[in-house]
Amino acid sequence: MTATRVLVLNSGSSSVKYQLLDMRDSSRLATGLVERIGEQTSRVRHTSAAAGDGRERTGPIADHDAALKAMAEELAADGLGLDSPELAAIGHRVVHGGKYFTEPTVIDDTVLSEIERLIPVAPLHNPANLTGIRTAMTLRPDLPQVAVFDTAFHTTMPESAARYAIDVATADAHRIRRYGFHGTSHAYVSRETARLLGRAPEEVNVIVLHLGNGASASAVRAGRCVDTSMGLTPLEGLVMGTRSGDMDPAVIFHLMRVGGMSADEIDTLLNKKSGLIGLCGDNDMREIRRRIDEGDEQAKLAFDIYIHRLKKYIGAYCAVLGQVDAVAFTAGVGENSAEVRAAAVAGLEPLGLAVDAERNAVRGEGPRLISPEGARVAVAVVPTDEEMEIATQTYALVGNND
Ligand SMILES: Nc1ncnc2c1ncn2[C@@H]1O[C@H](COP(=O)(O)OP(=O)(O)O)[C@@H](O)[C@H]1O
Ligand SMILES: CC(=O)OP(=O)(O)O
Ligand SMILES: [Mg+2]
Repeated sequence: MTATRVLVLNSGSSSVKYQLLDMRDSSRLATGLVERIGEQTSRVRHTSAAAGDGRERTGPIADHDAALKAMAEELAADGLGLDSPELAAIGHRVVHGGKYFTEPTVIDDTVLSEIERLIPVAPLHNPANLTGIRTAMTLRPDLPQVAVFDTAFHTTMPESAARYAIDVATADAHRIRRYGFHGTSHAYVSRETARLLGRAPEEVNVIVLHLGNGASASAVRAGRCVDTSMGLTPLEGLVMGTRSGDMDPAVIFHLMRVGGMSADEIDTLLNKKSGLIGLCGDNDMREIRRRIDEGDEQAKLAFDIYIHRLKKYIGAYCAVLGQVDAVAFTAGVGENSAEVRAAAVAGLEPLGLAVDAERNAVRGEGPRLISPEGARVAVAVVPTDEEMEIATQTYALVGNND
């Protein structure tokens, strides 16, 4: 039997998303999410053909190891167990790959120790990614495990965009530079945007706005990333669900010297208690919009700050690219919030950007244009599919491709 299935794991700080795909026809055999890991109210949601409309169960799941075992049980219950000879490989999203992983990589001890070495610059993500890999290795030690790095797509950034303007010797000694993240999504969405326009990726320049809980923008020239908003860590750039994004670095010294806070406390403040949740107490855009509709001033200000930053990046990347063919909105907020899309583009007509209110309001499934007919720059909603992209790259590397 030819093994044609790939299991993809996207392990986040408190959740694990998984998908089992059959690469013969790119069909999804099962998808699932284990969330609120470490709490009493953890939840497993699992969907497959055998599971009909899907199953859900709640109850404590102590850690990522237990989460992956819960996933394995769900798959086995549908006859899709990890012991299947049809499984060709397991693909892992790894958030920080530093400068050197430019391609998907089969994981061995050297790769594991490199991912571990990068924990200080991706403290929310790399530890969870590592646990996912290690548990998967014990579940199927015979299978190739492939790491697909968030940073890989951004390694084409020119030095002028990747370097910070700090002392070169210090930067080099500590490998301080801008790496960028969500690269799998930026790569996939920029390609899909070109397809939507009926053109080859090499023929178009695209600004991709990945607006999820973590959020980042990128400028993609002819299929290659030339700038992105996240930096050494996923903290730089846009206002996010719980992260501050850009600010004067001197805020940190001030909080240390005058506020008496430690480096760890400030790290937690900026990564987990800032962004939308710090500004208004909510990080879910649906809740923020609901509050705005009820006249909540704090939620409105949080939304305005979020949009102001987003608009600045759109303008900046128009300048970086010169010629812009499309702006693509993606991820949870980008795909679902017509209000965010309309507000981010409002007033940018001099740059050739506009949103057609009717098109923007349509809730569709696939990629779609929301700019007016004949617009100079296409504005689009292009759903991301990081799991499919990871599976494709994993299978291309280790699958039976004859
Ligand atoms: N219908 C919706 N309208 C507005 N925002 C939404 C909607 N659905 C989801 N979101 C936003 O998407 C976010 C999650 O996006 P997602 O890309 O899944 O993030 P992540 O992968 O970082 O967990 C939620 O926090 C919420 O703010
Ligand atoms: C890199 C990053 O921010 O990832 P996520 O959006 O999954 O938190
Ligand atoms: Mg995401």
